[in-house]
Amino acid sequence: MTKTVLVVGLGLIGGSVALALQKAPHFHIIGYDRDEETIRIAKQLQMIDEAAATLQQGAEKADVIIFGTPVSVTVEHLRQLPMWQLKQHVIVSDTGSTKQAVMNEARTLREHGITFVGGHPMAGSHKSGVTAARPHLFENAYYVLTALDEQDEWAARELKSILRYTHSKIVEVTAEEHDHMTAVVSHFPHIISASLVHQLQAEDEAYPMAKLLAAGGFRDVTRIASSNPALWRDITLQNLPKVLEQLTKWQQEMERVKNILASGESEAIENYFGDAKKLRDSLPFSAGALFTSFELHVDIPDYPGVISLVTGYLAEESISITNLRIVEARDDVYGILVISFQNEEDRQRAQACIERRAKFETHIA
Ligand SMILES: NC(=O)C1=CN([C@@H]2O[C@H](COP(=O)(O)OP(=O)(O)OC[C@H]3O[C@@H](n4cnc5c(N)ncnc54)[C@H](O)[C@@H]3O)[C@@H](O)[C@H]2O)C=CC1
Ligand SMILES: O=C(O)C(=O)Cc1ccc(O)cc1
Repeated sequence: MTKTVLVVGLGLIGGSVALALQKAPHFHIIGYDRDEETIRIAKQLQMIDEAAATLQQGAEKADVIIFGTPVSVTVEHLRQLPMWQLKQHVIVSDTGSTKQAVMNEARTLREHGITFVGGHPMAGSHKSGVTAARPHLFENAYYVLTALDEQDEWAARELKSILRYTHSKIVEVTAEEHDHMTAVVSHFPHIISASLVHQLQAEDEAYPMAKLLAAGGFRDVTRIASSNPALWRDITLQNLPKVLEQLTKWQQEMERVKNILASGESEAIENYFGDAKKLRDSLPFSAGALFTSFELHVDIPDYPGVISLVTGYLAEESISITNLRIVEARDDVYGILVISFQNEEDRQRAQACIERRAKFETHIA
Protein backbone atom coordinates (compact mmCIF):
# COMPACT_ATOMS: atom_id res chain seq x y z
CA MET A 1 0.00 0.00 0.00
CA THR A 2 1.34 3.44 -0.91
CA LYS A 3 2.32 5.60 2.04
CA THR A 4 2.34 9.36 1.78
CA VAL A 5 5.36 10.88 3.49
CA LEU A 6 5.63 14.65 3.94
CA VAL A 7 9.14 16.01 4.38
CA VAL A 8 9.17 19.55 5.79
CA GLY A 9 12.41 21.44 5.10
CA LEU A 10 14.26 20.06 2.10
CA GLY A 11 17.80 21.08 3.03
CA LEU A 12 20.83 18.88 3.66
CA ILE A 13 19.04 16.54 6.08
CA GLY A 14 15.37 16.66 4.98
CA GLY A 15 16.50 16.45 1.34
CA SER A 16 18.70 13.45 2.10
CA VAL A 17 15.84 11.68 3.88
CA ALA A 18 13.54 12.36 0.90
CA LEU A 19 16.16 11.07 -1.57
CA ALA A 20 16.72 7.91 0.50
CA LEU A 21 12.97 7.22 0.69
CA GLN A 22 12.66 7.70 -3.07
CA LYS A 23 14.48 4.36 -3.36
CA ALA A 24 11.38 2.61 -1.98
CA PRO A 25 8.66 1.94 -4.54
CA HIS A 26 5.71 2.41 -2.21
CA PHE A 27 6.21 5.94 -0.89
CA HIS A 28 4.65 9.05 -2.30
CA ILE A 29 6.87 11.89 -1.15
CA ILE A 30 5.41 15.34 -0.65
CA GLY A 31 7.84 18.16 0.05
CA TYR A 32 7.33 21.47 1.78
CA ASP A 33 9.87 24.25 2.24
CA ARG A 34 9.42 27.94 2.85
CA ASP A 35 12.01 28.65 0.17
CA GLU A 36 10.57 28.45 -3.36
CA GLU A 37 13.94 27.95 -5.03
CA THR A 38 14.52 24.92 -2.77
CA ILE A 39 11.20 23.45 -3.89
CA ARG A 40 12.08 24.06 -7.53
CA ILE A 41 15.44 22.29 -7.16
CA ALA A 42 13.88 19.45 -5.12
CA LYS A 43 11.45 18.78 -7.99
CA GLN A 44 14.22 18.98 -10.54
CA LEU A 45 16.32 16.47 -8.59
CA GLN A 46 13.25 14.18 -8.30
CA MET A 47 13.67 14.38 -4.57
CA ILE A 48 9.91 14.82 -4.14
CA ASP A 49 6.90 13.60 -6.10
CA GLU A 50 4.79 16.60 -5.24
CA ALA A 51 5.18 19.98 -3.57
CA ALA A 52 2.66 21.07 -0.95
CA ALA A 53 1.32 24.60 -1.43
CA THR A 54 1.12 25.04 2.34
CA LEU A 55 2.33 23.04 5.29
CA GLN A 56 -1.26 22.43 6.34
CA GLN A 57 -2.21 21.05 2.93
CA GLY A 58 0.74 18.63 2.93
CA ALA A 59 0.23 17.63 6.57
CA GLU A 60 -3.43 16.74 6.07
CA LYS A 61 -2.56 14.33 3.24
CA ALA A 62 0.32 12.59 5.04
CA ASP A 63 0.60 9.21 6.77
CA VAL A 64 4.03 10.21 8.03
CA ILE A 65 5.45 13.71 8.55
CA ILE A 66 9.21 14.20 8.96
CA PHE A 67 10.61 17.61 9.86
CA GLY A 68 14.01 18.51 8.42
CA THR A 69 13.79 22.10 9.66
CA PRO A 70 15.99 23.95 12.19
CA VAL A 71 15.09 22.79 15.71
CA SER A 72 13.37 26.05 16.74
CA VAL A 73 11.24 26.01 13.56
CA THR A 74 10.22 22.39 14.20
CA VAL A 75 8.93 23.25 17.67
CA GLU A 76 6.82 26.09 16.21
CA HIS A 77 5.41 23.83 13.51
CA LEU A 78 4.57 21.06 15.98
CA ARG A 79 2.42 23.56 17.88
CA GLN A 80 0.33 24.18 14.75
CA LEU A 81 -0.42 20.52 13.99
CA PRO A 82 -3.37 20.09 16.44
CA MET A 83 -5.25 22.88 14.60
CA TRP A 84 -5.42 20.84 11.40
CA GLN A 85 -7.37 17.77 10.24
CA LEU A 86 -4.51 15.26 10.22
CA LYS A 87 -5.02 11.59 9.34
CA GLN A 88 -6.08 9.52 12.34
CA HIS A 89 -2.92 7.39 12.64
CA VAL A 90 -0.41 9.91 11.38
CA ILE A 91 3.14 9.51 12.71
CA VAL A 92 5.16 12.69 13.16
CA SER A 93 8.95 12.71 13.47
CA ASP A 94 11.90 15.07 13.06
CA THR A 95 15.62 14.97 12.34
CA GLY A 96 16.75 17.67 14.77
CA SER A 97 20.02 17.63 16.67
CA THR A 98 18.30 18.10 20.05
CA LYS A 99 15.53 15.97 21.44
CA GLN A 100 14.22 17.22 24.81
CA ALA A 101 12.52 20.33 23.41
CA VAL A 102 10.61 18.44 20.71
CA MET A 103 9.71 15.64 23.12
CA ASN A 104 8.10 18.23 25.41
CA GLU A 105 5.89 19.16 22.44
CA ALA A 106 5.23 15.45 21.87
CA ARG A 107 3.39 15.32 25.20
CA THR A 108 1.02 18.09 24.09
CA LEU A 109 0.56 16.42 20.69
CA ARG A 110 -0.42 13.18 22.46
CA GLU A 111 -3.22 15.04 24.24
CA HIS A 112 -4.57 15.81 20.75
CA GLY A 113 -4.24 12.19 19.60
CA ILE A 114 -1.10 12.84 17.49
CA THR A 115 1.87 10.50 17.84
CA PHE A 116 5.37 11.98 17.71
CA VAL A 117 8.59 9.94 17.78
CA GLY A 118 11.77 12.02 17.71
CA GLY A 119 14.53 11.22 15.22
CA HIS A 120 18.13 12.31 14.72
CA PRO A 121 20.38 10.92 12.00
CA MET A 122 23.96 11.15 13.28
CA ALA A 123 25.46 12.11 9.95
CA GLY A 124 25.73 15.37 8.12
CA SER A 125 28.24 18.03 7.29
CA HIS A 126 29.09 21.69 7.61
CA LYS A 127 27.29 22.24 4.30
CA SER A 128 23.62 23.08 4.09
CA GLY A 129 20.77 23.44 1.63
CA VAL A 130 19.01 21.25 -0.90
CA THR A 131 22.01 20.92 -3.22
CA ALA A 132 24.09 19.36 -0.44
CA ALA A 133 21.53 16.53 0.08
CA ARG A 134 22.65 12.99 -0.77
CA PRO A 135 20.65 9.74 -0.88
CA HIS A 136 23.45 7.83 0.88
CA LEU A 137 24.17 10.41 3.59
CA PHE A 138 22.94 8.22 6.43
CA GLU A 139 24.28 4.89 5.22
CA ASN A 140 25.94 3.05 8.15
CA ALA A 141 25.47 6.04 10.44
CA TYR A 142 23.48 5.82 13.67
CA TYR A 143 19.93 7.14 13.51
CA VAL A 144 18.55 7.85 16.98
CA LEU A 145 14.84 7.54 17.75
CA THR A 146 13.24 8.88 20.93
CA ALA A 147 9.73 7.69 21.80
CA LEU A 148 7.81 9.16 24.75
CA ASP A 149 7.20 5.69 26.21
CA GLU A 150 6.10 2.15 25.30
CA GLN A 151 2.69 3.42 24.26
CA ASP A 152 4.34 4.76 21.06
CA GLU A 153 6.36 1.62 20.31
CA TRP A 154 4.05 0.80 17.39
CA ALA A 155 4.99 4.14 15.81
CA ALA A 156 8.71 3.65 16.49
CA ARG A 157 8.45 0.23 14.79
CA GLU A 158 6.67 1.76 11.81
CA LEU A 159 9.27 4.54 11.55
CA LYS A 160 12.10 2.01 11.68
CA SER A 161 10.51 0.16 8.82
CA ILE A 162 10.29 3.38 6.76
CA LEU A 163 13.77 4.58 7.67
CA ARG A 164 15.39 1.27 6.72
CA TYR A 165 15.76 2.80 3.25
CA THR A 166 18.34 5.19 4.72
CA HIS A 167 20.50 2.10 5.51
CA SER A 168 21.32 3.66 8.84
CA LYS A 169 21.65 1.89 12.17
CA ILE A 170 18.59 2.77 14.17
CA VAL A 171 18.89 2.97 17.95
CA GLU A 172 16.45 4.08 20.63
CA VAL A 173 17.39 6.16 23.66
CA THR A 174 15.57 8.65 25.88
CA ALA A 175 15.59 12.32 24.92
CA GLU A 176 17.60 13.09 28.07
CA GLU A 177 20.26 10.51 27.23
CA HIS A 178 20.36 11.75 23.65
CA ASP A 179 20.89 15.38 24.62
CA HIS A 180 23.59 14.46 27.11
CA MET A 181 25.53 12.31 24.64
CA THR A 182 25.24 14.74 21.73
CA ALA A 183 26.39 17.57 24.00
CA VAL A 184 29.56 15.50 24.55
CA VAL A 185 30.27 14.39 20.98
CA SER A 186 28.69 17.11 18.88
CA HIS A 187 27.34 20.28 20.49
CA PHE A 188 30.23 21.11 22.81
CA PRO A 189 32.93 20.19 20.25
CA HIS A 190 31.26 22.79 18.04
CA ILE A 191 31.98 25.45 20.66
CA ILE A 192 35.63 24.42 20.87
CA SER A 193 35.95 24.47 17.09
CA ALA A 194 34.50 27.99 16.87
CA SER A 195 36.62 29.17 19.81
CA LEU A 196 39.85 28.04 18.13
CA VAL A 197 38.97 30.14 15.09
CA HIS A 198 38.35 33.13 17.39
CA GLN A 199 41.70 32.47 19.07
CA LEU A 200 43.45 32.56 15.68
CA GLN A 201 41.63 35.79 14.84
CA ALA A 202 42.82 37.38 18.09
CA GLU A 203 46.42 36.73 17.00
CA ASP A 204 45.89 37.96 13.46
CA GLU A 205 46.89 41.57 13.94
CA ALA A 206 50.22 40.74 15.56
CA TYR A 207 50.83 37.57 13.55
CA PRO A 208 49.01 37.79 10.18
CA MET A 209 51.13 34.93 8.87
CA ALA A 210 49.75 32.47 11.47
CA LYS A 211 46.65 31.67 9.38
CA LEU A 212 48.85 30.78 6.41
CA LEU A 213 50.67 28.25 8.54
CA ALA A 214 47.45 26.57 9.73
CA ALA A 215 48.02 22.97 8.67
CA GLY A 216 45.88 19.82 8.56
CA GLY A 217 45.37 19.65 12.32
CA PHE A 218 43.89 23.12 12.61
CA ARG A 219 41.71 22.48 9.58
CA ASP A 220 40.46 19.15 10.97
CA VAL A 221 39.40 20.60 14.31
CA THR A 222 37.87 23.78 12.84
CA ARG A 223 35.99 22.36 9.81
CA ILE A 224 32.69 22.34 11.67
CA ALA A 225 33.12 26.03 12.55
CA SER A 226 32.10 26.60 8.91
CA SER A 227 28.60 25.23 9.60
CA ASN A 228 25.42 27.32 9.43
CA PRO A 229 25.57 29.70 12.46
CA ALA A 230 21.77 30.06 12.83
CA LEU A 231 21.33 26.28 12.89
CA TRP A 232 23.98 25.94 15.63
CA ARG A 233 22.57 28.89 17.60
CA ASP A 234 19.27 26.99 17.79
CA ILE A 235 20.93 23.69 18.73
CA THR A 236 23.02 25.35 21.44
CA LEU A 237 20.06 27.24 22.91
CA GLN A 238 17.89 24.11 23.01
CA ASN A 239 20.60 22.12 24.81
CA LEU A 240 22.12 24.98 26.80
CA PRO A 241 22.30 23.41 30.31
CA LYS A 242 24.08 20.33 28.96
CA VAL A 243 26.43 22.36 26.75
CA LEU A 244 27.32 24.55 29.75
CA GLU A 245 27.87 21.41 31.86
CA GLN A 246 30.38 20.18 29.25
CA LEU A 247 32.02 23.60 29.20
CA THR A 248 32.57 23.42 32.98
CA LYS A 249 34.05 19.92 32.61
CA TRP A 250 36.31 21.20 29.82
CA GLN A 251 37.52 24.05 32.04
CA GLN A 252 38.37 21.45 34.71
CA GLU A 253 40.17 19.35 32.10
CA MET A 254 42.10 22.44 30.95
CA GLU A 255 43.14 23.09 34.57
CA ARG A 256 44.35 19.47 34.79
CA VAL A 257 46.32 19.69 31.54
CA LYS A 258 47.71 23.09 32.57
CA ASN A 259 49.11 21.51 35.73
CA ILE A 260 50.62 18.64 33.74
CA LEU A 261 52.26 21.09 31.31
CA ALA A 262 53.43 23.43 34.07
CA SER A 263 55.07 20.48 35.83
CA GLY A 264 57.33 20.18 32.78
CA GLU A 265 57.44 16.42 33.34
CA SER A 266 58.04 14.89 29.94
CA GLU A 267 56.61 11.50 30.89
CA ALA A 268 53.37 13.03 32.19
CA ILE A 269 53.02 15.12 29.02
CA GLU A 270 53.66 12.14 26.76
CA ASN A 271 51.17 10.07 28.76
CA TYR A 272 48.52 12.77 28.33
CA PHE A 273 48.86 12.51 24.55
CA GLY A 274 49.42 8.75 24.63
CA ASP A 275 46.26 8.01 26.62
CA ALA A 276 44.21 10.21 24.28
CA LYS A 277 45.72 8.51 21.22
CA LYS A 278 44.95 5.03 22.58
CA LEU A 279 41.35 5.99 23.20
CA ARG A 280 40.93 7.88 19.89
CA ASP A 281 42.41 4.95 17.94
CA SER A 282 39.98 2.54 19.59
CA LEU A 283 36.85 4.57 18.76
CA PRO A 284 34.51 2.76 16.37
CA PHE A 285 34.86 5.27 13.54
CA SER A 286 35.55 2.75 10.80
CA ALA A 287 32.94 0.15 11.76
CA GLY A 288 29.90 2.44 11.85
CA ALA A 289 31.17 5.91 12.32
CA LEU A 290 29.09 8.46 14.13
CA PHE A 291 29.57 10.75 11.16
CA THR A 292 30.18 8.69 8.07
CA SER A 293 31.62 9.95 4.79
CA PHE A 294 33.54 7.04 3.14
CA GLU A 295 36.51 9.13 2.11
CA LEU A 296 39.77 7.74 0.83
CA HIS A 297 42.95 9.81 0.83
CA VAL A 298 45.38 9.02 -1.97
CA ASP A 299 48.99 10.11 -1.76
CA ILE A 300 49.46 11.08 -5.42
CA PRO A 301 52.70 12.38 -6.87
CA ASP A 302 52.65 15.79 -8.54
CA TYR A 303 52.53 15.25 -12.32
CA PRO A 304 49.98 16.16 -15.02
CA GLY A 305 47.28 13.56 -15.67
CA VAL A 306 47.73 11.75 -12.37
CA ILE A 307 44.11 12.30 -11.28
CA SER A 308 42.64 10.94 -14.49
CA LEU A 309 44.93 7.94 -14.10
CA VAL A 310 43.37 7.16 -10.72
CA THR A 311 39.77 7.85 -11.78
CA GLY A 312 40.38 5.85 -14.96
CA TYR A 313 41.37 2.75 -12.95
CA LEU A 314 38.26 3.16 -10.78
CA ALA A 315 36.03 3.52 -13.85
CA GLU A 316 37.53 0.40 -15.39
CA GLU A 317 36.54 -1.53 -12.27
CA SER A 318 33.06 0.09 -12.24
CA ILE A 319 33.59 1.78 -8.87
CA SER A 320 31.47 4.93 -8.66
CA ILE A 321 32.76 7.97 -6.86
CA THR A 322 30.52 10.58 -5.24
CA ASN A 323 33.05 13.35 -4.83
CA LEU A 324 36.64 14.22 -5.51
CA ARG A 325 38.70 17.01 -4.03
CA ILE A 326 42.27 18.13 -3.72
CA VAL A 327 43.50 19.13 -0.29
CA GLU A 328 45.39 22.29 -1.07
CA ALA A 329 48.34 21.87 1.25
CA ARG A 330 51.14 19.43 0.54
CA ASP A 331 51.48 19.00 4.28
CA ASP A 332 48.33 16.90 4.47
CA VAL A 333 49.38 13.77 6.28
CA TYR A 334 47.18 11.34 4.40
CA GLY A 335 47.54 12.38 0.76
CA ILE A 336 46.16 15.33 -1.12
CA LEU A 337 43.62 13.59 -3.36
CA VAL A 338 40.45 12.80 -1.40
CA ILE A 339 37.86 10.59 -3.11
CA SER A 340 34.42 9.93 -1.58
CA PHE A 341 32.35 6.81 -2.12
CA GLN A 342 28.75 5.84 -1.52
CA ASN A 343 29.53 3.09 0.94
CA GLU A 344 32.25 1.17 2.73
CA GLU A 345 32.34 -1.64 0.18
CA ASP A 346 33.10 0.78 -2.70
CA ARG A 347 35.79 2.50 -0.63
CA GLN A 348 37.52 -0.80 0.11
CA ARG A 349 37.36 -1.92 -3.52
CA ALA A 350 38.80 1.45 -4.55
CA GLN A 351 41.60 1.22 -2.00
CA ALA A 352 42.60 -2.22 -3.27
CA CYS A 353 42.34 -1.08 -6.91
CA ILE A 354 44.48 2.06 -6.46
CA GLU A 355 47.16 0.31 -4.41
CA ARG A 356 47.33 -2.61 -6.85
CA ARG A 357 47.22 -0.70 -10.13
CA ALA A 358 48.58 2.80 -9.45
CA LYS A 359 50.87 1.73 -6.58
CA PHE A 360 49.96 4.90 -4.65
CA GLU A 361 49.64 4.84 -0.89
CA THR A 362 46.08 5.26 0.38
CA HIS A 363 44.70 6.11 3.83
CA ILE A 364 41.34 6.07 5.51
CA ALA A 365 41.50 9.02 7.93
N1 LIG B 1 23.64 19.83 9.34
C1 LIG B 1 23.85 18.61 9.81
O1 LIG B 1 24.90 18.03 9.59
C2 LIG B 1 22.78 17.95 10.61
C3 LIG B 1 21.62 18.61 10.95
N2 LIG B 1 20.64 17.98 11.66
C4 LIG B 1 19.39 18.65 11.97
O2 LIG B 1 18.61 18.64 10.78
C5 LIG B 1 17.78 19.78 10.70
C6 LIG B 1 18.00 20.46 9.38
O3 LIG B 1 19.34 20.86 9.25
P1 LIG B 1 20.04 21.02 7.82
O4 LIG B 1 19.39 20.14 6.84
O5 LIG B 1 21.49 20.94 8.05
O6 LIG B 1 19.66 22.53 7.49
P2 LIG B 1 19.47 23.20 6.06
O7 LIG B 1 19.63 24.66 6.28
O8 LIG B 1 20.30 22.53 5.04
O9 LIG B 1 17.94 22.89 5.74
C7 LIG B 1 16.87 23.45 6.44
C8 LIG B 1 15.71 23.64 5.47
O10 LIG B 1 14.58 24.07 6.20
C9 LIG B 1 13.94 25.10 5.47
N3 LIG B 1 13.18 25.92 6.40
C10 LIG B 1 13.65 26.80 7.31
N4 LIG B 1 12.64 27.39 7.97
C11 LIG B 1 11.50 26.86 7.45
C12 LIG B 1 10.12 27.04 7.71
N5 LIG B 1 9.69 27.91 8.62
N6 LIG B 1 9.22 26.32 6.99
C13 LIG B 1 9.64 25.46 6.04
N7 LIG B 1 10.94 25.23 5.75
C14 LIG B 1 11.85 25.93 6.44
C15 LIG B 1 15.06 25.85 4.79
O11 LIG B 1 14.59 26.60 3.67
C16 LIG B 1 15.99 24.69 4.40
O12 LIG B 1 15.66 24.20 3.12
C17 LIG B 1 18.14 20.65 11.90
O13 LIG B 1 17.16 20.44 12.89
C18 LIG B 1 19.47 20.11 12.37
O14 LIG B 1 19.64 20.26 13.76
C19 LIG B 1 20.74 16.65 12.00
C20 LIG B 1 21.86 15.94 11.66
C21 LIG B 1 22.98 16.54 10.97
O1 LIG C 1 29.95 18.16 9.99
C1 LIG C 1 29.97 17.22 10.78
O2 LIG C 1 30.80 16.33 10.78
C2 LIG C 1 28.89 17.12 11.78
O3 LIG C 1 29.11 17.16 12.94
C3 LIG C 1 27.54 16.91 11.21
C4 LIG C 1 26.43 16.88 12.19
C5 LIG C 1 25.86 18.08 12.58
C6 LIG C 1 24.78 18.07 13.44
C7 LIG C 1 24.31 16.86 13.92
O4 LIG C 1 23.27 16.86 14.74
C8 LIG C 1 24.87 15.67 13.54
C9 LIG C 1 25.94 15.68 12.66
